[in-house]
Amino acid sequence: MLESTLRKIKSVNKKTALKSIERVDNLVKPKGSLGMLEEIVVKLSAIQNTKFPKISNKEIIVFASDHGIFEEGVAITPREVTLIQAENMILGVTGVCALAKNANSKVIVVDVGIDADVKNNKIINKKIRKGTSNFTKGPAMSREEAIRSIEIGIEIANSRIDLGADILGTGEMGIGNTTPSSAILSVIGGYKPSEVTGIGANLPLERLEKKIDVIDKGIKFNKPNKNDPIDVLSKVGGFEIGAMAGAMIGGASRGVPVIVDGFISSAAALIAIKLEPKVKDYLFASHFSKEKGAFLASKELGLKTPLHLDLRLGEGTGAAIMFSIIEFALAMNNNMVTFDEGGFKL
Ligand SMILES: O=C(O)c1ccc[n+]([C@@H]2O[C@H](COP(=O)([O-])O)[C@@H](O)[C@H]2O)c1
Ligand SMILES: Cc1cc2nc[nH]c2cc1C
Repeated sequence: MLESTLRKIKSVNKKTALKSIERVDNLVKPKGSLGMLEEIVVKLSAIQNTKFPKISNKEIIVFASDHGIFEEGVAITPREVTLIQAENMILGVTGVCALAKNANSKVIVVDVGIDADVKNNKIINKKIRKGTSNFTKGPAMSREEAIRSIEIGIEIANSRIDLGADILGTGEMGIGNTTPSSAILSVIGGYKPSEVTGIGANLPLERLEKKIDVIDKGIKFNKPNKNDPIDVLSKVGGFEIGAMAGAMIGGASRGVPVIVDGFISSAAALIAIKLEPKVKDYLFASHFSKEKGAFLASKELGLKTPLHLDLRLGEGTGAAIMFSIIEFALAMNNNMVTFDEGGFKL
């Protein structure tokens, strides 16, 4: 299923992009003066194959999962917070829910590996198992589980698109997940763990060295092949990271734009793009996360991050804000006139 979905991803329409550039350049303003709003319209025009793209149904998919690597002391938050926050998402009281409400976006929550028997039936149950394995002692998951995690993301994206979603945001909840994210970036980008590892959700600085050592040990022990993204995901990744990569692939295969959120979502995007480079043309990055590795993650992805707000929560919070920015870009395109339409020339 993963292979056939990857094959379905079409190139975006370059001719329409050129027509959109022509229109945006001719709006009554100095060329380029609305900056990234202009670039957003052009990218969305190429995706939707129209000079007048639109979005109506915004959804953020939050994938929640736990991590075996947690037992190495790489995070300070109790592990139970993954479940508690997944339940809080259903109550609508988390950071992402608050921002999504303001952006008129839905939030859905998917359990791909929470380490508990989840009772709340509004959390979609796609549990692979109760958390990954500790990747200093073996692979985080089997190759089959890695593929399954991506396929879950594809399935969920497809079902949301079938129900009318026309833009998706990727969110996550997983205590410990900055560790596999740093490991993925270290392997795929060829960086030292010390260059891409930060404090996540407020790990005390004196424990950072240990977190870096754990990542280093895990990579040396498992020897992931940087040219095989499934191998990287299975050896040092996480279930929610695979599922987010799947949601990006699923969105792209249906011609639907997907927002890359923070650091963890960026690690997922690296996997998705490595599986099929065309996915990138369907992705919008939201913010520049304050997490240490974000700069190099962003460099590897080659996507602009319009929002510099010092965010480092994850959950899909940046995606919620980005929905509004995209709507502002569309307002520019829909409500401004061109010099021709305005009846004057410069
Ligand atoms: O998105 C980000 O850039 C980001 C940066 C730091 C932390 N987080 C969130 O915090 C959790 C991971 O942090 P940690 O320290 O437990 O690895 C996880 O639930 C993420 O949603 C998210
Ligand atoms: C409360 C809390 C909420 C979170 N959301 C994402 N990561 C988180 C970490 C903590 C600690």
